[in-house]
Amino acid sequence: MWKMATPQKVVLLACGSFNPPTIMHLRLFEIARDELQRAGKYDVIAGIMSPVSDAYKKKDLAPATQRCDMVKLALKTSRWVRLDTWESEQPQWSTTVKVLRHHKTILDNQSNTTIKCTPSKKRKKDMKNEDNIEKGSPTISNNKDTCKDNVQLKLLCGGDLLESFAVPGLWAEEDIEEIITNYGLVCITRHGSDPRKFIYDSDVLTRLQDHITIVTEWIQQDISSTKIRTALRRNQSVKYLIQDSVIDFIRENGMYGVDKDNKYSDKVTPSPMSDIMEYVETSFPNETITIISTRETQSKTLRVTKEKPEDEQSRSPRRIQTTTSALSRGMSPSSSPRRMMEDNDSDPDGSNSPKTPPQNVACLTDIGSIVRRVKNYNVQGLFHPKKIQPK
Ligand SMILES: Nc1ncnc2c1ncn2[C@@H]1O[C@H](COP(=O)(O)OP(=O)(O)OP(=O)(O)O)[C@@H](O)[C@H]1O
Ligand SMILES: NC(=O)c1ccc[n+]([C@@H]2O[C@H](COP(=O)(O)O)[C@@H](O)[C@H]2O)c1
Repeated sequence: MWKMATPQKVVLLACGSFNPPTIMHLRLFEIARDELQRAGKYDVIAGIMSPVSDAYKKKDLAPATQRCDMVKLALKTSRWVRLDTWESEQPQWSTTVKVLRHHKTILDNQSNTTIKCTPSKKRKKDMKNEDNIEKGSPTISNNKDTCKDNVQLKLLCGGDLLESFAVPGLWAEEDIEEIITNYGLVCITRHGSDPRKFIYDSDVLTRLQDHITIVTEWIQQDISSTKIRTALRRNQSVKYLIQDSVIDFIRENGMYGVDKDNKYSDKVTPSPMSDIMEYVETSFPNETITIISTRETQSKTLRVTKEKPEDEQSRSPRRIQTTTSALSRGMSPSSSPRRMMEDNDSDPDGSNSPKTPPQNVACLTDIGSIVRRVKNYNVQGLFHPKKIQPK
């Protein structure tokens, strides 16, 4: 009778900055495992995330300890992927082939002993409480098997990493050969990359293509750590793009330009203009207010101008005029913020309008705070925190 061959046990290793880890970093493992196990040829028993060390010196790279902490938090909901800190603890940057060799040695050393694949009691309990876990799937937690010998280690990456093989001086050719031939590559398609075409275009990769598994991700998410850092810096929501626990960690540690005290950063997507409008409508019921918000990539300026009402008619209904020029590069940074009370500080109807001369306040990264300070103040300045002495 025909008997199916025992599936090859595989451990997947993903190297990267994870600065911070995104849901796509976690998805890579799930996508790869599905594909490898689909035909019954492989049994993916574990995944390893290995953050690069500080010596990598990539722009805006957060300290390895923090990146490891974030990866650990992110992986709390995974039954089979774990963090490994060895690479991140190295004083020198380790080439990827070196990291693979390290983990392969460990796996081989364990080949005669029995590796305990099942999670610890505590871990099992933790996992029971986690709602995000798919139940009954063939994971190592309910797999009484042990990770015996002959475990294959494969490098897991996104299409962009594969394409970086062509960047002059970045990868040694012998490293590429060793990675692909001795270990094997599982590459997940990524927005903007075309790994199949890339392999076709390369004689070396075409020769080695039997060792490369390209997996098309049909539910593509154009998420990158860079985009996450950009959003955080701008106090935009990153909820559902990275784990809540990671968001909390980032905020608690004031990473990536996030204001520690900013209560808004992950809870809601701030809507600066609607926040301002709401504040203005309630606080300046009898005024005509013009709000001009200009945003630029480097500097963002918020201007609030109070105009004197022309007559009673013009107050009802109130005219609130807004102009938003999002990221308008052409806007001169010198289009300096205006005083709130431009021409006439008098307050004929004794309304909420300011009675004291406008003051300068430091602009905060939190637009909500700015909104709360609009009244009676001249709001001006760049969005990165900068002390402006009150006049
Ligand atoms: N959205 C994604 N789709 C597919 N692969 C991804 C995606 N995001 C990251 N990866 C892969 O994850 C691995 C680790 O990536 P890395 O930590 O450099 O993330 P990144 O988002 O590309 O970072 P950065 O934006 O800081 O350059 C790489 O192999 C990369 O190709
Ligand atoms: N020659 C090499 O081994 C080599 C070159 C470039 C990047 N890498 C690795 O690729 C991973 C992702 O790097 P980037 O975040 O720069 O895309 C990192 O773990 C890095 O160490 C390895």
